[in-house]
Amino acid sequence: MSALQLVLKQRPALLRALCCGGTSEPFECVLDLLLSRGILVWEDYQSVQIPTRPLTSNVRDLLDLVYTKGEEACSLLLAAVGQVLPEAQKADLSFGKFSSMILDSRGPSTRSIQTLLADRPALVQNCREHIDGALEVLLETGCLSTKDCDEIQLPVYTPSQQVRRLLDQVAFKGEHAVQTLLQYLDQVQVTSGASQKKEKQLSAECLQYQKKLQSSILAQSHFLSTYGGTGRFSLDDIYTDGLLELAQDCGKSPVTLSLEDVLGLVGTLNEEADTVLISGKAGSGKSTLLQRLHLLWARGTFLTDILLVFPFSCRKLNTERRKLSLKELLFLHCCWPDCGQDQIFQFILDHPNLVLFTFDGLDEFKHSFSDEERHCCPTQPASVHMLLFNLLQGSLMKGVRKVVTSRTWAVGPALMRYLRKEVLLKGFSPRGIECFVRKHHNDPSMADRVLESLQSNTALLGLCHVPVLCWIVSKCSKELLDCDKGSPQTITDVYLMILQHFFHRQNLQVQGTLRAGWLKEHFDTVMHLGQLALEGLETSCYVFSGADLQRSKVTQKDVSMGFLIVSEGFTDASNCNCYEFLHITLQCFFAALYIVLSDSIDKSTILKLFQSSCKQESSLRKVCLKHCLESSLENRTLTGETPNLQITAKFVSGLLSHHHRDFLLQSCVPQTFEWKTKQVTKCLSKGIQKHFKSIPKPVEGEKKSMHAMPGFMWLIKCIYEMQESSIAKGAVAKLEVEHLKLTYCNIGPVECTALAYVLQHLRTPVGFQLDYNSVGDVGVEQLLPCLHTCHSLYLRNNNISDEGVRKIVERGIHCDNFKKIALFNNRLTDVSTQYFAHLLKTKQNFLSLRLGNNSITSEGAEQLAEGLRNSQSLQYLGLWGNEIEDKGAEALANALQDSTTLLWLSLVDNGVGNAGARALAELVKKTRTLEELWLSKNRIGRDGVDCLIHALKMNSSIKSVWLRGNNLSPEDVEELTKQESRLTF
Ligand SMILES: Nc1ncnc2c1ncn2[C@@H]1O[C@H](COP(=O)(O)OP(=O)(O)OP(=O)(O)O)[C@@H](O)[C@H]1O
Repeated sequence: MSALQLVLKQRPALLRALCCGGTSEPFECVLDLLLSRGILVWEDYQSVQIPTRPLTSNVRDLLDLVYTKGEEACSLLLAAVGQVLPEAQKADLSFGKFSSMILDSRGPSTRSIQTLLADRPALVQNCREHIDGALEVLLETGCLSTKDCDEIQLPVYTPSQQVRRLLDQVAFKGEHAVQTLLQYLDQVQVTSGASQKKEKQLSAECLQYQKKLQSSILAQSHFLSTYGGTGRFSLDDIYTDGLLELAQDCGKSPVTLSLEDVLGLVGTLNEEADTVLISGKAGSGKSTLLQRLHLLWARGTFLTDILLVFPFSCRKLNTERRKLSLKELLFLHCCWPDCGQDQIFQFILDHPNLVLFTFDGLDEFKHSFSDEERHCCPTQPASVHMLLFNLLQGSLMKGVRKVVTSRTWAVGPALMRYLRKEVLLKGFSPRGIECFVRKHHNDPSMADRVLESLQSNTALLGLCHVPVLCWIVSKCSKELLDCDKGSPQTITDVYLMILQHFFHRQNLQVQGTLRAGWLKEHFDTVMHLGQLALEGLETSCYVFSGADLQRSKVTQKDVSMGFLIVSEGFTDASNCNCYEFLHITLQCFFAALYIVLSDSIDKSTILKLFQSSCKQESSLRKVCLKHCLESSLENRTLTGETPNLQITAKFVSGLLSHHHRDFLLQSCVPQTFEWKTKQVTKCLSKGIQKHFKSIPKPVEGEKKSMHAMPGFMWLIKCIYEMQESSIAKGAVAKLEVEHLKLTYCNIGPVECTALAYVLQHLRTPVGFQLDYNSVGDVGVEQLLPCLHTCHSLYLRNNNISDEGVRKIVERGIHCDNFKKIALFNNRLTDVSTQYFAHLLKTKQNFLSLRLGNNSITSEGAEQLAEGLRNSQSLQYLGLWGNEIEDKGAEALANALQDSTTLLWLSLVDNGVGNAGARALAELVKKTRTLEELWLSKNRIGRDGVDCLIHALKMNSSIKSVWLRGNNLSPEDVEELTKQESRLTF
């Protein structure tokens, strides 16, 4: 194949390869080589290297330009790309015979400017360490102004980029400037031989450092903290893939990602940015995913194009109070090089595309992100938050790839602007749950029993989509199997189970059994850990020193219970171990226990906790206000991370539920317990009412609709944790809306359970819009208790399969109010249509069925037709984007001929041809109700349309027939439009 053909054919792959590193370095190196070979002249270069444009636009222009220059230019482009890109990045490309072309320079030239171009690649490489000197000389000789020099040295540029700017600027100034520069470089003897020797030496040092970094990361990422003490499982043994999706809607069904895609091109929103955010709920597995990424890189099996990975924990960065330079940050916090620190650091600065930084738990970082203070200099010390924020923005070390994890909602719009993309970690899929439980239990029969127990308790199964809860449930399999059927139901139940499990383990060692009054028996431990946990949450502190432990009276015995683990990489002032809770949600649980059980707690604590949790934005005002609780100012709220305060408040609600009352009353004063319960009830009722009051009045002619604000789902979940139906009833008793909109709210099965618990008490039925969430089949089952209060159910993009449909239909046929369903973009097949046919036959008030973008074929359409024949109510039928073809269209058209209710029918994009159109024309002749018929994007030709026109002459109800994108010539369209004005092409 010729070079021209190779470039044309591989245009998308070339574009991807030159842009996917997130840095313009490879592209600029290719430009250097093409300039040096004279393929590009100076004007060409300026037209394709426009720094203010996205990299992709520049690359596209280069490909166009080179293509127009012909075969030789294309062959040199291929050779240059082959020379510049690392192996992994060019794996998809074929270079033909051009891979072996040697790209040397054009040889000596009489004019300095030509030398500058011909030697450009070598100059870029060799001049990096002499920029300061060169600028000084050029300034002294008047070749460059101070402004020119400042622009060249902008810290956002890497040293290589600075040299290129210098070369461009000097070429622009003319022959004299070029001569001055070349003479200076000659003087400092920047010979390519010497420089290459240095590079070799450098790589040896870097490789040695890489080895050290890899072995340190291997050691750190081998075990999960939740399994740390047991030594039973390595990450390899237990790691189970979670569901990863792009956070932003790309108009299609949610894109499921693999670990590789996190740093790949897919889903890129901002090509100039280098930071990828992985967000998810508490315990959804963000840290674990990062740990997996580190482990695989350290083994050399993943991200092989990355030479150095620097893993940071925001929890650890919180403890850094000094001002640090970037170099100190990297080497002190990650791994110290044994030799050649300066050279290694220089290498990092020069090769940002070979480096990855990861930051785990940005939500735990004490400072909220701000881009107001710029810090661009890699050698100048600055506070940790300045370094972190400037790294994330790309003003410091542009081109280094960054992966950040954070809880959902904790990242504000200020940071969003600097994100390359956001990836959502949605926890385990149903298969993931099974896989995890099997990995956790060596004994397959035990795994079977746990899974069986989960199947019989779908609320608990729903909870297990969150990996940390799946871990607890698996760990507490004995307690779970000993429980009565139906229990546990709430997250609080699950956490009480893990408490019981740990104390049980301890008692077994001491006396063999755990008595019913286990909480009373371990009351002191619970209170000590509870105080430590609460004080930590108030100050966003998750790592505790010996002094912190002492202040909360935590004893060695308390530590030995296993809820606290040694924090890796931390020591306190006296060089002793620091501790953290097994998982942060466990810290929240202990804090909640302390709030509920303590007699001495400030009376306003509960109020403050709920007020702070309501304030979503308070996570943006992170200030250390430990004194807040002690303050006498009444209107102060609790500080700390809003997500963690919300989790704590949820646990407080759960602990104060009737369900746990008798058990907890063994360990606290009844009056205070009652008082606290009343207070929480009041907070929740007030909170939800305030929420409803904020619903704007409907625009005239529109339904009264409520779009859930942040905090709504949290309130609903607190009410569910309390398991008090009177609160649920009271909460929605006065709600008068016709439509409840909860799109893009990250709603999974857990949230569905809570929603149904509350919404089943609605007095008037609502339209319930849950589009673009992760409801799934398990979530659908959880929603069933509120189906009777729902007139319309919108579940677009929710990963629902035929099994979910079976459940909805089974319940739906008994719910009088239930009249509409929209299931666009799910995983439905022809199996679903059997269920819908049954629904249509049985439920004679059902109005609307929208099943677009699923996998329904002609067989499914035939089954649906059976139901339609018997329906005396259906008005809207949407099958856009399925595969029903002519046979399916014929079946539907026949079945609908006698319908006296159908108003709207869409068969867009279904492969329908003339035969289908002929059958639909018969429907058009007979129907007296149909108003709109959508047939765009099919294969209907002239014959089919003629039939439709003929039928329309006998029909007065139809207002429009849409036929865009069918098999018609422009002449046909022109003529047919004249014949029938109701046709739209
Ligand atoms: N992919 C996974 N495979 C196996 N176990 C997992 C996985 N993800 C999470 N877990 C289990 O859940 C626990 C909590 O996960 P992790 O700490 O990664 O969650 P997180 O999303 O970082 O939570 P947070 O936001 O609260 O910090 C892990 O310690 C582990 O026991």
